Amino acid sequence: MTKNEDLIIAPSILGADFSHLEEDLVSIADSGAQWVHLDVMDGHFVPNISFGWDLIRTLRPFSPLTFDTHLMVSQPERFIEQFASAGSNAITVHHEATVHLYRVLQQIRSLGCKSGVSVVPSTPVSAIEHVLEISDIVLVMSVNPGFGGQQMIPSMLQKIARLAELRETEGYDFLISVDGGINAKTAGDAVDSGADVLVTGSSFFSAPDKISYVADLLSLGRAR
Ligand SMILES: O=C(CO)[C@@H](O)[C@H](O)COP(=O)(O)O
Ligand SMILES: [Fe+2]
Repeated sequence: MTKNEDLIIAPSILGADFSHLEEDLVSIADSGAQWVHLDVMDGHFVPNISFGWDLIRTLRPFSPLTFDTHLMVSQPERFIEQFASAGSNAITVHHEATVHLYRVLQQIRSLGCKSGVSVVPSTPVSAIEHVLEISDIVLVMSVNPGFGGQQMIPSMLQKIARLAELRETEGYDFLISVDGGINAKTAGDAVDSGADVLVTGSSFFSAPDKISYVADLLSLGRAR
């Protein structure tokens, strides 16, 4: 794909109020965002526990948007079927969480979902070069995973740029997603570096006007 043809905004429900998730899910669709980002944390791969496939299955009927499931889970191959059947459209797993990365990505695709691979800030792009050919999404963590509301690590922009370069030179087709500390101030640099998908949690849910917040992010794609 060509860089940033259509920027995708993916609000993360980790930033939502869990006492009225259904309402918050509707506010994501009403904002003009195209994806819902679902952060699954197991208390082992990351030092936090969020929710599992049952919640995703429960939320599925309340949103027409793409469900973009981000598994921060050790040995994610144990649970791919459950997350696919719960209604995920894309499933992203971490390079650092499995020794069977290529196989897990194949498994995700075989279940009809888009395959995503993610790397934590300390992992270089070279670690995942062998799976780029079977990845529909490459998710660059721009914070250490586990919590919303952190500040973006600026050097992650170079990783985005390297992925965009590899995609161009090697003819790959993946989307580049950036996750962590994305807001109206940081999004521009991420888009300029080559990001196609902007995951945004705390800044989306704290925005007084979600429609203009999303419109402002979307305009960054068009301004290129
Ligand atoms: O995967 C994660 C955190 O591990 C993210 O998806 C966060 O939920 C994004 O939240 P903000 O940094 O935008 O608040
Ligand atoms: Fe995430």
